[in-house]
Amino acid sequence: MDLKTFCRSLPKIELHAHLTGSLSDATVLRLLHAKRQEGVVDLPDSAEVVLKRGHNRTLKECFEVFRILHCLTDNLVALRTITRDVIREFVEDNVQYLELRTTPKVIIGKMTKEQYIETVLDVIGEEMKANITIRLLLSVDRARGVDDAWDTLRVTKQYMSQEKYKNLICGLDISGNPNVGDLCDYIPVLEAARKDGLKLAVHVAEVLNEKETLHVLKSGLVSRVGHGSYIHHKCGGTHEMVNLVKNFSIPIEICISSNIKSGTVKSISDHHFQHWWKEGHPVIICTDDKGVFNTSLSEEFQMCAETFKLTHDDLCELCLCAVDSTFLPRNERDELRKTMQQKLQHLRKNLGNS
Ligand SMILES: CNc1ncnc2c1ncn2[C@@H]1O[C@H](COP(=O)(O)O)[C@@H](O)[C@H]1O
Ligand SMILES: [Zn+2]
Repeated sequence: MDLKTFCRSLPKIELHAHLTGSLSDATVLRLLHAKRQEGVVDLPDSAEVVLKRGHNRTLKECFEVFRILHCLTDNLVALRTITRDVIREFVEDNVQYLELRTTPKVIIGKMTKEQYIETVLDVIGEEMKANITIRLLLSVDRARGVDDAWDTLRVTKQYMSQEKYKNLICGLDISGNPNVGDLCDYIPVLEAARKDGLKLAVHVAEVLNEKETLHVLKSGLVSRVGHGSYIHHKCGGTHEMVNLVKNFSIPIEICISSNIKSGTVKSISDHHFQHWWKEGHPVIICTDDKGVFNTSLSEEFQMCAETFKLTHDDLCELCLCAVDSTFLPRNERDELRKTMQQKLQHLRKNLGNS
């Protein structure tokens, strides 16, 4: 079995995927078509920017792409479509467990944050009938200010307590342009979210920012670090940061294509994955924005394996260990681990026979 087929066949866990960043070309074309039907005219430019696949984009350009995608997804019908499409594409890529994240938006006359969250949760509920378990993280955009974050937490709590949706929301994410705003301002929101029983996945050190990184890590509130490109002392971070991550046992969500294509990490051979991996620290391979960066979880595994000379056993271990970094309660984690073990065993058997 070649590496590409092996990576596709691996039962995988995706823990860092932004809904809007995950849109495939097919979905974007469908959204453009819907907008054309509505009579919206300046679309060719948007299409060109969004569909410029395979190219590197600076972080600034990525955020311009998000702005356009948000214009295309500014109504509940589109939101339903994209949530369903993205989930099905992850199923297609043999993802067994998905923690999807998205920023609830208010669009006057079109949607409230409540409707946004409810729509996404309804689609998740419907799609879970397929061969996948899905949970939702609500994202706070650091560029929108702390008041908006408090508001998102308020609405999130409302849905966590509803019987129908109770177990589907598992945490809060802080994302958004890392060059805008200051994470330190969000600590009170993070504290409140933890008290409310939410786990926290925070984008930390996607770009170099020593003060912010130290402050957030020292808070002890973070359950998983997104990116963490400038934490390891061999990659522009410090020993103190590494010790904090290790002492608090904070798993790191690794998004290689995102880092390389957006230019936050110089080259794949410089990627911080290798240091954490060698030191046995928990790392999870993730896509971040599979649409914007034209990738898939299988391709991220393949690229990582080729660059860092990972064996089949290493790849299986990465898949299985990801179970421990999920935000599932203990009993559901144990269930998931069992399923993953069975599927991995089956894959190994096939490998032996091929
Ligand atoms: C490339 N690195 C990144 N760094 C920081 N935040 C990112 C990101 N990629 C995506 N997002 C966050 O996710 C939103 C899009 O999905 P949703 O509208 O929430 O579904 C972006 O607007 C940004 O806030
Ligand atoms: Zn991200």
